[in-house]
Amino acid sequence: MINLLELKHSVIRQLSEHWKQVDFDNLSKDKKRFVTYKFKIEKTKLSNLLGHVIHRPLNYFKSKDNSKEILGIGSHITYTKKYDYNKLLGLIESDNDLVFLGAQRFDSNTKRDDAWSGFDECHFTLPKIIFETTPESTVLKVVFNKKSISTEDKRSNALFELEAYLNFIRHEFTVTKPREVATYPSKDQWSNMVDYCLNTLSTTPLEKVVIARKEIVEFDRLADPMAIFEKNMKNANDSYLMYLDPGDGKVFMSFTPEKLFKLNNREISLDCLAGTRPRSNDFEADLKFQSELMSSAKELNEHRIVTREIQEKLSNLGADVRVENKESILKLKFIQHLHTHINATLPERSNFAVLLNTFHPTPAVGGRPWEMAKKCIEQAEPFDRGLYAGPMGYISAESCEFAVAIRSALTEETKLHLFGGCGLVTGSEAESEWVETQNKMKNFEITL
Ligand SMILES: C=C(O[C@H]1C=CC=C(C(=O)O)[C@@H]1O)C(=O)O
Repeated sequence: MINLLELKHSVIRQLSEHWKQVDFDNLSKDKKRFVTYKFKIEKTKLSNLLGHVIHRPLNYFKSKDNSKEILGIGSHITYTKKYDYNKLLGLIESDNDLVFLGAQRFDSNTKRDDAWSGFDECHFTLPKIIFETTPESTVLKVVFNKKSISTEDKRSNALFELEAYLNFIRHEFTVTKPREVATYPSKDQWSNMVDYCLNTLSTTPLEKVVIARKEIVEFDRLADPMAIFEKNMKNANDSYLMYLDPGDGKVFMSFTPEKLFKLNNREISLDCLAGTRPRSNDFEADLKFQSELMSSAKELNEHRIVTREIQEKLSNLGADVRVENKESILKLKFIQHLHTHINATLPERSNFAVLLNTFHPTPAVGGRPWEMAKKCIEQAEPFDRGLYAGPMGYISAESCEFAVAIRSALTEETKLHLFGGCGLVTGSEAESEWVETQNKMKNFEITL
């Protein structure tokens, strides 16, 4: 583990030396609002650093292929409304060093409940301190608002603040015991929800709808989100790891295996993930689940609705589409999925706002056609999804990547809300979908 005390002293020393030579009048002339100082540091696994960060807001992102980890501390700006995406783009495009981290609600318009108070339409933060690890290196970026370092007095305050941000102490874990686990809706209500959806599927042009339920774990004291995250990240090696702590009590985290999209110049890649069976420790039984998945007409239909829609949307954008790993099996710790990976070249540069608007929600979490599925979800689901199943990721000038925030949880005081959804098509059954959502929520070990 990197020596954090040494790191802090070295950064402060280098900055104060550097500033002695800077012409600040000149610096204030260029149009950029921020100035970023970069320090190449010893290569560090940022998931190990996470539990040492004292300051909030705290944002963390690890890509599923392990090619990028980003840890953001503090906030210069946090955008909470989608109409601010243009401002966010303006900043990113005028300054290559900036990175925003965050998430967007599954749906802006649907009912909101208290569990999600404090989170608005979206939550994208430009951190003050950014650690970024790639296969090559770890870079620490310190971002200052230029106004905050324009005079000598301001600079010494800025260094003082920076020193506080670079203080790290190992988080002290609270041992909590789950007192009670409530399922919401109840199993009976779930059957009614599924019946309602199946009826809509059979009497309207709706092809597929994804409905969700939650489990609310009540602990004997305040839930410790960092402890829950650290415990569970070990179960999700080949998944995204994402942690969003705005600093006012609630924390949202996701261990999703599902990429929404990754954009690099004109190259885009996307996951189609739908169709589920459990895993088994017994090799033969596990293989049996796998071949069931590969041959079930219902699961293939559920999966192909997603693949078809994503391909259609890419074609509408004029993209050159390449389907890779067509209908392979993605094996996770407790479940396995049908998985298709799509790569495409867009005809021109695009941006995160356009792509979120185009691809979210895919029929892996929404349904098809979406407008009908949306009405069905609104009627059937008795709670607010909030950030569950919404897009979550990072945005920079060079690239952006969003995952679909399933296999996710929200901590709220003594409660942990766990979410699990499943795709319904003609032929789905309430009981097996209940068990499937149960298996999806197993991802979270709640005994700390
Ligand atoms: C909606 C969820 O999973 C989606 C992703 C993969 C497989 C799914 C399925 O088989 O139903 C779901 O579409 C969830 O985990 O909450």
